[in-house]
Amino acid sequence: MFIPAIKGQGTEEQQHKWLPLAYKMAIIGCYAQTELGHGSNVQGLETTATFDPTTDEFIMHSPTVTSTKWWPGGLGKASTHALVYARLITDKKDHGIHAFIAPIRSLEDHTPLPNVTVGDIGVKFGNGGYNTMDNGFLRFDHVRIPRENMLMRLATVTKDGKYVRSNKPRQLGYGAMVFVRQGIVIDASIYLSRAVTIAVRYSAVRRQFGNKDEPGELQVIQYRTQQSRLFPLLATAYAYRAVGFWMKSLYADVMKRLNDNDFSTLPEVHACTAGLKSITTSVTADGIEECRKLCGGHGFLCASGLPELYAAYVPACTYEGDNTILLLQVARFLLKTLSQVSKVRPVGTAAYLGNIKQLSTQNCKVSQGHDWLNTSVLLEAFEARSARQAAAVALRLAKGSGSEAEFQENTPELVESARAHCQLILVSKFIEQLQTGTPEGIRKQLEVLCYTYAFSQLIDNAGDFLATGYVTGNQIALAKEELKHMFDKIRPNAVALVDAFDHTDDYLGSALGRYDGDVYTHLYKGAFKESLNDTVVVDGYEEYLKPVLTQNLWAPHSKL
Ligand SMILES: Cc1cc2nc3c(=O)[nH]c(=O)nc-3n(C[C@H](O)[C@H](O)[C@H](O)COP(=O)(O)OP(=O)(O)OC[C@H]3O[C@@H](n4cnc5c(N)ncnc54)[C@H](O)[C@@H]3O)c2cc1C
Repeated sequence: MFIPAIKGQGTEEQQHKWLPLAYKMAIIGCYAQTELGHGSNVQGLETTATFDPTTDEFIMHSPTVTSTKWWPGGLGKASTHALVYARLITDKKDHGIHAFIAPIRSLEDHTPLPNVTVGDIGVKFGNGGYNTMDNGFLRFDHVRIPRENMLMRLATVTKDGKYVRSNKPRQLGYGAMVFVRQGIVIDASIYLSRAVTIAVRYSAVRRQFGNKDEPGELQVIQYRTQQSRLFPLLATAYAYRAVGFWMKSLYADVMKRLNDNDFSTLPEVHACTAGLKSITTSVTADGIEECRKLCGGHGFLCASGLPELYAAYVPACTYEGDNTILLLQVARFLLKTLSQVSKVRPVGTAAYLGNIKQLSTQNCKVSQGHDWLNTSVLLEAFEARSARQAAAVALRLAKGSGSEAEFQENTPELVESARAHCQLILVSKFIEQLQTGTPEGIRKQLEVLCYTYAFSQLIDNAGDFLATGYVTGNQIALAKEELKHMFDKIRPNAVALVDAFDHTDDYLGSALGRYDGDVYTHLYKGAFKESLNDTVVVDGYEEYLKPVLTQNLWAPHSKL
Protein backbone atom coordinates (compact mmCIF):
# COMPACT_ATOMS: atom_id res chain seq x y z
CA MET A 1 0.00 0.00 0.00
CA PHE A 2 2.97 2.36 0.51
CA ILE A 3 3.88 2.18 -3.18
CA PRO A 4 0.35 2.22 -4.67
CA ALA A 5 -0.54 5.20 -2.44
CA ILE A 6 2.48 7.18 -3.68
CA LYS A 7 1.55 6.29 -7.24
CA GLY A 8 -2.04 7.41 -6.69
CA GLN A 9 -1.45 10.55 -4.66
CA GLY A 10 2.11 11.69 -5.37
CA THR A 11 3.01 14.21 -8.09
CA GLU A 12 5.26 12.94 -10.87
CA GLU A 13 8.20 14.59 -9.15
CA GLN A 14 7.35 12.90 -5.85
CA GLN A 15 6.91 9.54 -7.55
CA HIS A 16 10.33 10.04 -9.15
CA LYS A 17 11.86 10.72 -5.78
CA TRP A 18 10.24 8.02 -3.60
CA LEU A 19 9.38 5.08 -5.82
CA PRO A 20 12.95 4.11 -6.86
CA LEU A 21 14.01 4.27 -3.21
CA ALA A 22 11.13 2.01 -2.22
CA TYR A 23 11.64 -0.41 -5.13
CA LYS A 24 15.29 -0.98 -4.31
CA MET A 25 14.49 -0.99 -0.59
CA ALA A 26 16.80 1.87 0.20
CA ILE A 27 13.82 2.82 2.38
CA ILE A 28 11.12 0.53 3.80
CA GLY A 29 7.68 2.07 3.88
CA CYS A 30 4.41 1.29 5.63
CA TYR A 31 0.88 2.62 5.22
CA ALA A 32 -0.18 4.39 8.42
CA GLN A 33 -3.83 5.32 8.26
CA THR A 34 -5.62 3.57 11.13
CA GLU A 35 -5.39 4.98 14.67
CA LEU A 36 -6.24 3.47 18.04
CA GLY A 37 -9.51 5.39 18.15
CA HIS A 38 -10.40 5.50 14.44
CA GLY A 39 -10.21 3.06 11.54
CA SER A 40 -13.22 2.83 9.26
CA ASN A 41 -14.11 6.47 9.77
CA VAL A 42 -11.09 8.06 8.12
CA GLN A 43 -12.53 11.54 8.54
CA GLY A 44 -12.29 11.03 12.31
CA LEU A 45 -8.47 10.63 12.32
CA GLU A 46 -6.76 12.89 14.86
CA THR A 47 -3.08 13.05 13.88
CA THR A 48 -2.27 16.60 12.75
CA ALA A 49 0.15 18.01 10.19
CA THR A 50 0.38 21.74 10.85
CA PHE A 51 2.21 23.89 8.31
CA ASP A 52 4.86 26.27 9.62
CA PRO A 53 5.65 28.83 6.84
CA THR A 54 8.60 30.20 8.80
CA THR A 55 10.56 26.98 8.26
CA ASP A 56 8.64 25.54 5.27
CA GLU A 57 7.85 22.40 7.28
CA PHE A 58 4.92 20.40 8.59
CA ILE A 59 4.76 19.62 12.28
CA MET A 60 3.45 16.08 12.71
CA HIS A 61 1.74 15.55 16.05
CA SER A 62 -0.29 12.89 17.87
CA PRO A 63 -2.38 14.97 20.29
CA THR A 64 -4.16 12.13 22.16
CA VAL A 65 -3.69 8.44 22.98
CA THR A 66 -6.46 7.63 20.51
CA SER A 67 -4.53 9.41 17.76
CA THR A 68 -1.72 6.82 18.00
CA LYS A 69 -1.27 5.11 14.65
CA TRP A 70 -2.13 1.46 15.35
CA TRP A 71 -2.03 -1.56 13.05
CA PRO A 72 0.13 -0.56 10.07
CA GLY A 73 1.91 -3.67 8.79
CA GLY A 74 5.71 -3.38 8.75
CA LEU A 75 5.63 -0.39 11.12
CA GLY A 76 6.48 -2.26 14.32
CA LYS A 77 10.08 -3.13 13.58
CA ALA A 78 11.00 -2.88 9.90
CA SER A 79 9.90 0.44 8.39
CA THR A 80 12.09 3.50 7.99
CA HIS A 81 9.26 5.63 6.56
CA ALA A 82 5.53 5.84 7.08
CA LEU A 83 2.89 7.15 4.74
CA VAL A 84 0.86 8.95 7.38
CA TYR A 85 -2.72 10.13 7.01
CA ALA A 86 -3.20 13.28 9.07
CA ARG A 87 -5.38 16.40 9.32
CA LEU A 88 -3.73 19.14 7.32
CA ILE A 89 -3.77 22.49 9.15
CA THR A 90 -2.64 25.75 7.60
CA ASP A 91 -3.11 29.07 9.34
CA LYS A 92 -5.34 27.39 11.96
CA LYS A 93 -7.66 26.03 9.25
CA ASP A 94 -8.36 22.28 9.13
CA HIS A 95 -8.41 21.02 5.50
CA GLY A 96 -9.20 17.41 6.37
CA ILE A 97 -7.19 14.25 5.83
CA HIS A 98 -4.11 14.26 3.59
CA ALA A 99 -1.13 11.94 3.09
CA PHE A 100 2.43 12.68 4.24
CA ILE A 101 5.66 10.72 4.04
CA ALA A 102 7.31 10.81 7.45
CA PRO A 103 10.78 9.38 8.11
CA ILE A 104 10.50 7.46 11.39
CA ARG A 105 13.78 5.55 11.82
CA SER A 106 17.40 6.44 11.19
CA LEU A 107 18.76 5.18 7.88
CA GLU A 108 22.10 4.72 9.65
CA ASP A 109 21.29 2.60 12.71
CA HIS A 110 17.49 2.08 12.48
CA THR A 111 16.82 3.81 15.82
CA PRO A 112 13.58 5.83 16.06
CA LEU A 113 14.09 9.48 15.06
CA PRO A 114 13.83 12.13 17.79
CA ASN A 115 10.30 12.56 19.21
CA VAL A 116 9.02 9.50 17.35
CA THR A 117 7.63 6.67 19.51
CA VAL A 118 7.27 3.45 17.56
CA GLY A 119 6.95 -0.28 18.27
CA ASP A 120 5.02 -3.51 17.68
CA ILE A 121 1.38 -3.80 18.88
CA GLY A 122 1.74 -7.37 20.17
CA VAL A 123 0.73 -10.94 19.48
CA LYS A 124 -2.25 -11.48 17.19
CA PHE A 125 -4.84 -14.21 16.67
CA GLY A 126 -3.75 -17.78 16.02
CA ASN A 127 -0.74 -20.02 16.12
CA GLY A 128 1.73 -18.48 13.66
CA GLY A 129 -0.73 -17.04 11.20
CA TYR A 130 -0.35 -13.30 10.78
CA ASN A 131 2.22 -13.02 13.57
CA THR A 132 5.13 -12.84 11.15
CA MET A 133 3.87 -9.33 10.37
CA ASP A 134 5.12 -6.55 12.65
CA ASN A 135 1.93 -4.50 12.89
CA GLY A 136 2.96 -1.40 14.79
CA PHE A 137 2.11 1.75 16.71
CA LEU A 138 3.46 5.22 16.07
CA ARG A 139 3.29 8.58 17.83
CA PHE A 140 4.70 11.95 16.85
CA ASP A 141 5.61 14.65 19.33
CA HIS A 142 5.85 17.79 17.17
CA VAL A 143 8.06 16.11 14.58
CA ARG A 144 9.07 18.34 11.68
CA ILE A 145 9.10 17.09 8.06
CA PRO A 146 9.77 19.09 4.85
CA ARG A 147 6.76 20.60 3.04
CA GLU A 148 7.56 18.45 -0.04
CA ASN A 149 6.72 15.34 2.00
CA MET A 150 3.01 16.00 1.64
CA LEU A 151 1.70 14.01 -1.34
CA MET A 152 0.48 16.80 -3.58
CA ARG A 153 -1.18 15.34 -6.63
CA LEU A 154 -4.65 16.32 -5.50
CA ALA A 155 -3.93 19.30 -3.25
CA THR A 156 -0.93 21.53 -2.61
CA VAL A 157 0.35 23.74 0.16
CA THR A 158 2.48 26.57 -1.21
CA LYS A 159 5.60 27.94 0.44
CA ASP A 160 3.62 30.81 1.89
CA GLY A 161 1.04 28.42 3.35
CA LYS A 162 -1.76 28.68 0.78
CA TYR A 163 -3.87 25.57 0.38
CA VAL A 164 -4.74 24.88 -3.29
CA ARG A 165 -7.01 22.01 -4.27
CA SER A 166 -6.24 20.65 -7.74
CA ASN A 167 -9.11 20.38 -10.21
CA LYS A 168 -8.21 16.71 -10.76
CA PRO A 169 -10.91 14.38 -9.35
CA ARG A 170 -10.33 12.70 -6.02
CA GLN A 171 -10.81 9.36 -7.79
CA LEU A 172 -7.35 9.61 -9.40
CA GLY A 173 -6.12 7.38 -6.60
CA TYR A 174 -8.66 4.67 -7.51
CA GLY A 175 -6.24 2.94 -9.91
CA ALA A 176 -4.03 2.02 -6.97
CA MET A 177 -7.05 0.78 -5.05
CA VAL A 178 -8.23 -1.44 -7.94
CA PHE A 179 -4.69 -2.86 -8.14
CA VAL A 180 -4.66 -3.73 -4.43
CA ARG A 181 -8.18 -5.20 -4.42
CA GLN A 182 -7.49 -7.29 -7.51
CA GLY A 183 -4.56 -8.80 -5.58
CA ILE A 184 -6.87 -9.51 -2.65
CA VAL A 185 -9.39 -11.36 -4.83
CA ILE A 186 -6.63 -13.45 -6.49
CA ASP A 187 -5.32 -14.20 -2.99
CA ALA A 188 -8.81 -15.30 -1.91
CA SER A 189 -8.87 -17.81 -4.75
CA ILE A 190 -5.40 -19.08 -3.82
CA TYR A 191 -6.13 -19.45 -0.10
CA LEU A 192 -9.48 -21.13 -0.73
CA SER A 193 -7.93 -23.47 -3.29
CA ARG A 194 -5.29 -24.48 -0.72
CA ALA A 195 -7.94 -25.37 1.86
CA VAL A 196 -10.08 -27.15 -0.71
CA THR A 197 -7.10 -29.14 -2.01
CA ILE A 198 -6.42 -30.43 1.51
CA ALA A 199 -10.09 -31.23 2.18
CA VAL A 200 -10.73 -32.94 -1.18
CA ARG A 201 -7.60 -35.09 -1.04
CA TYR A 202 -8.23 -36.07 2.55
CA SER A 203 -11.91 -36.81 1.84
CA ALA A 204 -10.76 -39.26 -0.84
CA VAL A 205 -8.40 -40.97 1.63
CA ARG A 206 -10.61 -40.96 4.72
CA ARG A 207 -13.05 -43.85 5.03
CA GLN A 208 -15.91 -44.16 7.51
CA PHE A 209 -18.73 -46.68 7.81
CA GLY A 210 -19.91 -48.74 4.88
CA ASN A 211 -23.01 -50.15 3.31
CA LYS A 212 -24.07 -53.66 2.63
CA ASP A 213 -23.65 -53.23 -1.16
CA GLU A 214 -19.92 -52.54 -1.07
CA PRO A 215 -17.05 -54.20 0.76
CA GLY A 216 -15.07 -52.16 3.28
CA GLU A 217 -15.69 -48.64 4.44
CA LEU A 218 -16.74 -45.78 2.17
CA GLN A 219 -14.53 -42.82 1.23
CA VAL A 220 -16.13 -39.85 2.97
CA ILE A 221 -16.10 -37.96 -0.33
CA GLN A 222 -18.89 -40.34 -1.44
CA TYR A 223 -21.28 -38.96 1.14
CA ARG A 224 -23.76 -36.42 -0.27
CA THR A 225 -23.47 -34.17 2.77
CA GLN A 226 -19.68 -34.07 2.38
CA GLN A 227 -20.11 -33.25 -1.32
CA SER A 228 -22.69 -30.57 -0.67
CA ARG A 229 -20.32 -28.76 1.72
CA LEU A 230 -17.11 -29.36 -0.22
CA PHE A 231 -17.87 -29.16 -3.94
CA PRO A 232 -19.43 -25.67 -3.83
CA LEU A 233 -16.21 -24.46 -2.19
CA LEU A 234 -14.17 -26.12 -4.93
CA ALA A 235 -16.34 -24.34 -7.50
CA THR A 236 -15.97 -21.08 -5.56
CA ALA A 237 -12.16 -21.28 -5.72
CA TYR A 238 -12.45 -21.55 -9.50
CA ALA A 239 -15.01 -18.73 -9.64
CA TYR A 240 -12.71 -16.38 -7.70
CA ARG A 241 -9.84 -17.26 -9.97
CA ALA A 242 -11.93 -16.27 -13.00
CA VAL A 243 -12.98 -13.02 -11.33
CA GLY A 244 -9.43 -12.23 -10.18
CA PHE A 245 -8.19 -12.50 -13.77
CA TRP A 246 -11.07 -10.38 -15.00
CA MET A 247 -10.11 -7.74 -12.41
CA LYS A 248 -6.64 -7.60 -13.97
CA SER A 249 -8.22 -6.45 -17.23
CA LEU A 250 -10.45 -4.07 -15.26
CA TYR A 251 -7.31 -2.52 -13.75
CA ALA A 252 -5.75 -2.11 -17.20
CA ASP A 253 -8.97 -0.47 -18.40
CA VAL A 254 -9.11 1.90 -15.39
CA MET A 255 -5.49 2.97 -15.87
CA LYS A 256 -6.07 3.64 -19.56
CA ARG A 257 -9.17 5.70 -18.82
CA LEU A 258 -7.39 7.66 -16.07
CA ASN A 259 -4.61 8.50 -18.53
CA ASP A 260 -7.25 9.71 -20.99
CA ASN A 261 -8.97 11.77 -18.25
CA ASP A 262 -12.07 9.59 -18.58
CA PHE A 263 -13.50 9.23 -15.06
CA SER A 264 -16.94 8.01 -16.10
CA THR A 265 -16.60 4.38 -14.91
CA LEU A 266 -14.86 5.11 -11.61
CA PRO A 267 -17.88 5.04 -9.25
CA GLU A 268 -18.94 1.69 -10.70
CA VAL A 269 -15.41 0.28 -10.52
CA HIS A 270 -15.03 1.52 -6.95
CA ALA A 271 -18.28 -0.17 -5.87
CA CYS A 272 -17.56 -3.37 -7.75
CA THR A 273 -14.05 -3.82 -6.35
CA ALA A 274 -15.13 -2.90 -2.80
CA GLY A 275 -17.92 -5.48 -2.97
CA LEU A 276 -15.77 -8.20 -4.47
CA LYS A 277 -13.09 -7.66 -1.81
CA SER A 278 -15.76 -7.98 0.86
CA ILE A 279 -17.54 -11.06 -0.46
CA THR A 280 -14.50 -13.07 -1.55
CA THR A 281 -12.59 -12.56 1.70
CA SER A 282 -15.60 -13.36 3.92
CA VAL A 283 -16.45 -16.50 1.96
CA THR A 284 -12.82 -17.62 1.84
CA ALA A 285 -12.30 -17.23 5.59
CA ASP A 286 -15.53 -19.16 6.30
CA GLY A 287 -14.59 -21.68 3.58
CA ILE A 288 -11.20 -22.45 5.15
CA GLU A 289 -12.92 -23.10 8.48
CA GLU A 290 -15.50 -25.30 6.76
CA CYS A 291 -12.67 -27.30 5.14
CA ARG A 292 -11.18 -27.79 8.61
CA LYS A 293 -14.46 -29.24 9.84
CA LEU A 294 -14.72 -31.37 6.69
CA CYS A 295 -11.48 -33.03 7.80
CA GLY A 296 -13.00 -34.13 11.11
CA GLY A 297 -10.74 -34.39 14.15
CA HIS A 298 -7.49 -34.41 12.19
CA GLY A 299 -8.42 -31.06 10.67
CA PHE A 300 -7.98 -29.55 14.14
CA LEU A 301 -4.32 -30.60 14.23
CA CYS A 302 -1.82 -27.99 13.10
CA ALA A 303 -0.36 -30.79 10.97
CA SER A 304 -3.44 -30.45 8.75
CA GLY A 305 -2.18 -27.00 7.74
CA LEU A 306 -5.70 -25.61 8.11
CA PRO A 307 -5.58 -23.81 11.49
CA GLU A 308 -2.60 -21.73 10.39
CA LEU A 309 -4.11 -21.10 6.98
CA TYR A 310 -7.23 -19.72 8.69
CA ALA A 311 -5.29 -17.59 11.17
CA ALA A 312 -3.16 -16.15 8.38
CA TYR A 313 -6.15 -15.42 6.18
CA VAL A 314 -8.97 -14.22 8.43
CA PRO A 315 -7.68 -10.62 8.93
CA ALA A 316 -8.34 -10.10 5.21
CA CYS A 317 -11.98 -9.58 6.26
CA THR A 318 -10.89 -6.48 8.18
CA TYR A 319 -7.84 -4.93 6.55
CA GLU A 320 -8.25 -2.81 3.43
CA GLY A 321 -11.72 -1.98 4.71
CA ASP A 322 -14.08 -3.78 7.10
CA ASN A 323 -16.27 -6.03 4.95
CA THR A 324 -19.59 -4.66 6.19
CA ILE A 325 -18.50 -1.06 5.68
CA LEU A 326 -17.49 -1.95 2.11
CA LEU A 327 -20.91 -3.50 1.40
CA LEU A 328 -22.57 -0.34 2.70
CA GLN A 329 -20.50 1.63 0.17
CA VAL A 330 -21.77 -0.70 -2.58
CA ALA A 331 -25.32 -0.18 -1.36
CA ARG A 332 -24.98 3.61 -1.51
CA PHE A 333 -23.73 3.24 -5.09
CA LEU A 334 -26.74 1.05 -5.99
CA LEU A 335 -29.15 3.60 -4.49
CA LYS A 336 -27.52 6.42 -6.42
CA THR A 337 -27.51 4.43 -9.66
CA LEU A 338 -31.21 3.60 -9.28
CA SER A 339 -32.09 7.20 -8.48
CA GLN A 340 -30.50 8.35 -11.75
CA VAL A 341 -31.47 5.41 -13.93
CA SER A 342 -33.89 7.37 -16.09
CA LYS A 343 -31.19 9.93 -16.94
CA VAL A 344 -27.84 8.14 -16.75
CA ARG A 345 -27.39 4.69 -18.29
CA PRO A 346 -25.63 2.43 -15.78
CA VAL A 347 -22.34 0.98 -17.00
CA GLY A 348 -20.16 -2.08 -16.46
CA THR A 349 -21.26 -4.45 -13.72
CA ALA A 350 -24.26 -2.21 -12.96
CA ALA A 351 -25.52 -2.13 -16.57
CA TYR A 352 -28.33 -4.60 -15.78
CA LEU A 353 -29.99 -1.95 -13.60
CA GLY A 354 -30.80 -0.17 -16.86
CA ASN A 355 -33.35 -2.99 -17.44
CA ILE A 356 -34.93 -2.56 -14.01
CA LYS A 357 -38.49 -2.38 -15.42
CA GLN A 358 -38.21 -5.66 -17.29
CA LEU A 359 -36.35 -7.37 -14.44
CA SER A 360 -39.04 -6.26 -12.00
CA THR A 361 -41.98 -7.56 -13.97
CA GLN A 362 -40.98 -10.80 -15.71
CA ASN A 363 -40.67 -13.91 -13.58
CA CYS A 364 -38.53 -17.03 -13.98
CA LYS A 365 -39.80 -19.41 -16.69
CA VAL A 366 -38.08 -22.59 -15.52
CA SER A 367 -40.55 -25.50 -15.49
CA GLN A 368 -38.22 -28.52 -15.60
CA GLY A 369 -34.84 -29.17 -14.06
CA HIS A 370 -32.90 -28.97 -17.29
CA ASP A 371 -34.34 -25.50 -18.01
CA TRP A 372 -31.87 -24.30 -15.40
CA LEU A 373 -28.96 -25.57 -17.52
CA ASN A 374 -28.82 -22.36 -19.45
CA THR A 375 -26.42 -19.61 -18.44
CA SER A 376 -28.78 -16.86 -19.67
CA VAL A 377 -31.59 -18.21 -17.48
CA LEU A 378 -29.28 -18.30 -14.47
CA LEU A 379 -27.88 -14.86 -15.16
CA GLU A 380 -31.33 -13.37 -15.46
CA ALA A 381 -32.32 -14.93 -12.12
CA PHE A 382 -29.36 -13.29 -10.38
CA GLU A 383 -30.00 -9.98 -12.16
CA ALA A 384 -33.69 -9.96 -11.26
CA ARG A 385 -33.03 -10.85 -7.63
CA SER A 386 -30.38 -8.15 -7.26
CA ALA A 387 -32.35 -5.47 -9.11
CA ARG A 388 -35.52 -6.23 -7.11
CA GLN A 389 -33.73 -6.27 -3.74
CA ALA A 390 -32.05 -2.94 -4.50
CA ALA A 391 -35.31 -1.42 -5.81
CA ALA A 392 -37.25 -2.58 -2.74
CA VAL A 393 -34.90 -0.92 -0.26
CA ALA A 394 -34.58 2.18 -2.48
CA LEU A 395 -38.37 2.51 -2.55
CA ARG A 396 -38.63 2.15 1.21
CA LEU A 397 -36.02 4.86 1.69
CA ALA A 398 -37.63 7.10 -0.94
CA LYS A 399 -40.93 6.96 0.96
CA GLY A 400 -39.21 8.15 4.13
CA SER A 401 -37.80 11.50 5.18
CA GLY A 402 -34.29 10.86 3.85
CA SER A 403 -32.78 11.07 7.33
CA GLU A 404 -29.57 9.31 8.27
CA ALA A 405 -31.51 7.48 11.02
CA GLU A 406 -33.78 5.91 8.40
CA PHE A 407 -30.77 4.91 6.35
CA GLN A 408 -29.29 3.25 9.45
CA GLU A 409 -32.56 1.43 10.10
CA ASN A 410 -32.38 -0.08 6.62
CA THR A 411 -28.69 -1.05 6.64
CA PRO A 412 -29.33 -4.81 7.03
CA GLU A 413 -31.42 -4.77 3.82
CA LEU A 414 -28.87 -2.49 2.13
CA VAL A 415 -26.08 -4.93 2.94
CA GLU A 416 -28.18 -7.81 1.60
CA SER A 417 -28.81 -5.97 -1.66
CA ALA A 418 -25.09 -5.19 -2.00
CA ARG A 419 -24.31 -8.85 -1.45
CA ALA A 420 -26.84 -9.82 -4.14
CA HIS A 421 -25.17 -7.39 -6.59
CA CYS A 422 -21.73 -8.88 -5.88
CA GLN A 423 -22.97 -12.46 -6.21
CA LEU A 424 -24.34 -11.51 -9.61
CA ILE A 425 -20.94 -10.11 -10.65
CA LEU A 426 -19.22 -13.31 -9.53
CA VAL A 427 -21.65 -15.58 -11.38
CA SER A 428 -21.59 -13.43 -14.51
CA LYS A 429 -17.78 -13.25 -14.69
CA PHE A 430 -17.49 -17.01 -14.22
CA ILE A 431 -19.99 -17.49 -17.05
CA GLU A 432 -18.01 -15.06 -19.21
CA GLN A 433 -14.88 -17.12 -18.65
CA LEU A 434 -16.62 -20.13 -20.24
CA GLN A 435 -17.03 -18.09 -23.38
CA THR A 436 -13.40 -17.03 -23.75
CA GLY A 437 -12.14 -19.71 -26.10
CA THR A 438 -11.14 -22.20 -23.41
CA PRO A 439 -10.27 -25.64 -24.94
CA GLU A 440 -13.32 -27.92 -25.06
CA GLY A 441 -12.19 -30.49 -22.46
CA ILE A 442 -11.39 -27.81 -19.92
CA ARG A 443 -14.49 -25.81 -20.78
CA LYS A 444 -16.70 -28.82 -19.96
CA GLN A 445 -15.20 -29.13 -16.50
CA LEU A 446 -15.45 -25.39 -15.94
CA GLU A 447 -19.06 -25.48 -17.02
CA VAL A 448 -19.86 -28.07 -14.34
CA LEU A 449 -18.06 -25.95 -11.75
CA CYS A 450 -19.82 -22.81 -12.95
CA TYR A 451 -23.26 -24.41 -12.63
CA THR A 452 -22.27 -25.82 -9.25
CA TYR A 453 -21.26 -22.35 -8.12
CA ALA A 454 -24.39 -20.65 -9.45
CA PHE A 455 -26.82 -23.29 -8.14
CA SER A 456 -25.24 -23.34 -4.70
CA GLN A 457 -25.48 -19.53 -4.52
CA LEU A 458 -29.10 -19.73 -5.62
CA ILE A 459 -29.92 -22.34 -2.98
CA ASP A 460 -27.92 -20.75 -0.15
CA ASN A 461 -29.79 -17.49 -0.81
CA ALA A 462 -33.13 -19.11 -1.60
CA GLY A 463 -34.88 -16.92 0.96
CA ASP A 464 -33.84 -13.75 -0.88
CA PHE A 465 -34.70 -15.17 -4.30
CA LEU A 466 -38.13 -16.27 -3.06
CA ALA A 467 -38.81 -12.98 -1.27
CA THR A 468 -38.31 -11.05 -4.51
CA GLY A 469 -41.02 -13.19 -6.11
CA TYR A 470 -38.88 -13.92 -9.17
CA VAL A 471 -38.63 -17.67 -8.48
CA THR A 472 -41.00 -20.15 -6.87
CA GLY A 473 -40.28 -22.81 -4.27
CA ASN A 474 -40.69 -25.45 -6.94
CA GLN A 475 -38.08 -23.80 -9.16
CA ILE A 476 -35.65 -23.75 -6.25
CA ALA A 477 -36.33 -27.46 -5.65
CA LEU A 478 -35.56 -28.15 -9.33
CA ALA A 479 -32.26 -26.27 -9.00
CA LYS A 480 -31.42 -28.40 -5.95
CA GLU A 481 -31.84 -31.57 -8.02
CA GLU A 482 -29.63 -30.13 -10.78
CA LEU A 483 -26.98 -29.31 -8.20
CA LYS A 484 -26.89 -32.97 -7.13
CA HIS A 485 -26.34 -33.97 -10.78
CA MET A 486 -23.40 -31.55 -10.83
CA PHE A 487 -21.96 -33.21 -7.72
CA ASP A 488 -22.12 -36.55 -9.55
CA LYS A 489 -20.13 -35.01 -12.39
CA ILE A 490 -17.54 -33.46 -10.10
CA ARG A 491 -17.00 -36.56 -7.94
CA PRO A 492 -14.85 -38.63 -10.41
CA ASN A 493 -12.71 -35.57 -11.20
CA ALA A 494 -12.58 -33.93 -7.78
CA VAL A 495 -8.99 -34.91 -7.01
CA ALA A 496 -7.82 -33.96 -10.50
CA LEU A 497 -9.61 -30.62 -10.17
CA VAL A 498 -7.63 -29.77 -7.03
CA ASP A 499 -4.38 -31.22 -8.46
CA ALA A 500 -4.88 -28.66 -11.25
CA PHE A 501 -4.27 -25.85 -8.74
CA ASP A 502 -0.72 -27.23 -8.73
CA HIS A 503 0.06 -26.57 -5.06
CA THR A 504 3.19 -28.41 -3.93
CA ASP A 505 3.23 -30.42 -0.70
CA ASP A 506 5.68 -27.91 0.74
CA TYR A 507 3.35 -25.04 0.00
CA LEU A 508 0.30 -26.80 1.48
CA GLY A 509 2.23 -27.86 4.59
CA SER A 510 -0.45 -30.46 5.33
CA ALA A 511 -0.20 -34.12 6.27
CA LEU A 512 -3.86 -34.49 5.21
CA GLY A 513 -3.51 -32.84 1.82
CA ARG A 514 -0.45 -34.74 0.60
CA TYR A 515 -0.31 -35.44 -3.13
CA ASP A 516 0.53 -39.12 -2.51
CA GLY A 517 -2.38 -39.57 -0.09
CA ASP A 518 -0.11 -41.23 2.49
CA VAL A 519 -1.84 -39.39 5.31
CA TYR A 520 -1.67 -41.74 8.26
CA THR A 521 2.06 -42.55 8.01
CA HIS A 522 2.88 -38.85 7.97
CA LEU A 523 0.52 -37.93 10.79
CA TYR A 524 2.11 -40.67 12.89
CA LYS A 525 5.69 -39.70 11.96
CA GLY A 526 4.83 -36.04 12.52
CA ALA A 527 3.86 -36.71 16.14
CA PHE A 528 7.47 -37.63 16.87
CA LYS A 529 8.56 -34.14 15.87
CA GLU A 530 6.43 -32.70 18.67
CA SER A 531 8.76 -31.27 21.32
CA LEU A 532 6.71 -32.87 24.13
CA ASN A 533 7.96 -36.19 22.79
CA ASP A 534 11.67 -35.17 23.06
CA THR A 535 11.62 -36.79 26.49
CA VAL A 536 9.97 -40.10 27.25
CA VAL A 537 9.00 -39.06 30.79
CA VAL A 538 7.50 -35.60 30.77
CA ASP A 539 9.38 -32.73 32.45
CA GLY A 540 7.69 -31.97 35.78
CA TYR A 541 6.78 -35.59 36.50
CA GLU A 542 8.77 -35.56 39.75
CA GLU A 543 7.25 -32.26 40.99
CA TYR A 544 3.66 -32.60 39.91
CA LEU A 545 2.52 -36.01 38.66
CA LYS A 546 4.43 -38.28 41.01
CA PRO A 547 3.09 -36.67 44.21
CA VAL A 548 -0.46 -36.98 42.89
CA LEU A 549 0.08 -40.62 41.93
CA THR A 550 1.80 -41.62 45.17
CA GLN A 551 0.18 -39.52 47.90
CA ASN A 552 -3.41 -40.51 47.30
CA LEU A 553 -4.41 -36.82 47.22
CA TRP A 554 -7.80 -37.59 45.78
CA ALA A 555 -8.77 -40.36 48.22
CA PRO A 556 -12.29 -40.04 49.72
CA HIS A 557 -10.93 -39.05 53.14
CA SER A 558 -8.87 -36.19 51.65
CA LYS A 559 -9.94 -32.75 52.87
CA LEU A 560 -9.33 -31.54 49.28
C1 LIG B 1 -4.10 -7.73 10.19
C2 LIG B 1 -4.41 -6.29 10.00
C3 LIG B 1 -3.57 -5.50 9.23
C4 LIG B 1 -3.81 -4.13 9.10
N1 LIG B 1 -2.93 -3.37 8.39
C5 LIG B 1 -3.13 -2.03 8.35
C6 LIG B 1 -2.17 -1.17 7.70
O1 LIG B 1 -1.16 -1.63 7.14
N2 LIG B 1 -2.38 0.17 7.74
C7 LIG B 1 -3.47 0.73 8.34
O2 LIG B 1 -3.60 1.94 8.32
N3 LIG B 1 -4.41 -0.06 8.93
C8 LIG B 1 -4.26 -1.41 8.96
N4 LIG B 1 -5.20 -2.21 9.57
C9 LIG B 1 -6.38 -1.59 10.16
C10 LIG B 1 -7.62 -1.88 9.35
O3 LIG B 1 -7.58 -1.22 8.11
C11 LIG B 1 -8.84 -1.48 10.17
O4 LIG B 1 -8.85 -2.27 11.34
C12 LIG B 1 -10.11 -1.70 9.36
O5 LIG B 1 -10.24 -0.73 8.36
C13 LIG B 1 -11.37 -1.71 10.23
O6 LIG B 1 -11.47 -0.54 10.93
P1 LIG B 1 -11.72 -0.53 12.52
O7 LIG B 1 -10.69 -1.36 13.17
O8 LIG B 1 -11.85 0.89 12.86
O9 LIG B 1 -13.09 -1.26 12.71
P2 LIG B 1 -14.43 -0.58 13.22
O10 LIG B 1 -14.93 0.37 12.19
O11 LIG B 1 -14.27 -0.06 14.60
O12 LIG B 1 -15.36 -1.86 13.20
C14 LIG B 1 -15.95 -2.47 14.37
C15 LIG B 1 -17.33 -2.98 13.98
O13 LIG B 1 -18.21 -1.87 13.78
C16 LIG B 1 -18.88 -1.97 12.54
N5 LIG B 1 -19.10 -0.62 12.01
C17 LIG B 1 -18.25 0.44 12.06
N6 LIG B 1 -18.81 1.50 11.45
C18 LIG B 1 -20.02 1.12 11.01
C19 LIG B 1 -21.08 1.75 10.29
N7 LIG B 1 -20.98 3.02 9.87
N8 LIG B 1 -22.16 1.04 9.98
C20 LIG B 1 -22.27 -0.24 10.37
N9 LIG B 1 -21.31 -0.92 11.04
C21 LIG B 1 -20.21 -0.24 11.36
C22 LIG B 1 -17.94 -2.80 11.66
O14 LIG B 1 -18.64 -3.46 10.62
C23 LIG B 1 -17.37 -3.78 12.68
O15 LIG B 1 -18.25 -4.86 12.82
C24 LIG B 1 -4.97 -3.57 9.70
C25 LIG B 1 -5.83 -4.37 10.43
C26 LIG B 1 -5.57 -5.72 10.59
C27 LIG B 1 -6.50 -6.57 11.39
